[in-house]
Amino acid sequence: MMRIGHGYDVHRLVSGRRLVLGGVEIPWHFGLMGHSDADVLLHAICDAVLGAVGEGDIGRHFPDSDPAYKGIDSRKLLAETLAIAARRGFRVGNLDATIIAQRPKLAPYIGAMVETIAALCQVDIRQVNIKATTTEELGFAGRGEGIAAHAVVLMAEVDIGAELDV
Ligand SMILES: Nc1ccn([C@@H]2O[C@H](COP(=O)(O)O)[C@@H](O)[C@H]2O)c(=O)n1
Ligand SMILES: C[C@@]1(CO)OP(=O)(O)OP(=O)(O)OC[C@H]1O
Repeated sequence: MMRIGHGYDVHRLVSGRRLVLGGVEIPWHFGLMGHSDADVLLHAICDAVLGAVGEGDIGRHFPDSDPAYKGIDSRKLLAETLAIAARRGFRVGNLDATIIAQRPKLAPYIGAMVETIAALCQVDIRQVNIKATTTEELGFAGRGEGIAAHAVVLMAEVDIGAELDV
């Protein structure tokens, strides 16, 4: 069986914070505000995975009231999210995501994001697609007030027989 999930997240851009997207640190004079490292792309992917397997959302599993998650590397949140999906018998089939950011230019970092996410998901890089778009200076993203991300993931049910090659 295959199950689809969608995730969306937004974080505010501020000075004095790192900009981390898809597990990749990007040199920029603003960063994203959040309880964690505020990796808006990985958060959208977590929500897509959780949605696909009927496990609610990121805030339910990793509440921002819990000091355990203060400053946490969101790669750890995605790894734990994928473990939740695996316990339900699902793994990533493919995923597609869009980062909505007026600036900085993200194209030079997309390859590293794909590699990071594919490694976490234990899939080939061809199963992960990451895109970036501006909003032509319209809205909060266009004004540089924040960055948003959408993710869609198809989760595939693990065939235990096939995994064990029986
Ligand atoms: N922060 C961004 C936004 C966009 N890109 C790349 O530029 C292309 C054109 O963007 P439009 O918003 O004008 O459609 C887009 O397809 C991305 O390849 C980027 O690198 N960083
Ligand atoms: C990721 C968590 C972790 O506490 O905190 P934030 O970095 O604030 O990110 P958000 O996208 O608001 O999701 C809530 C939390 O799960």
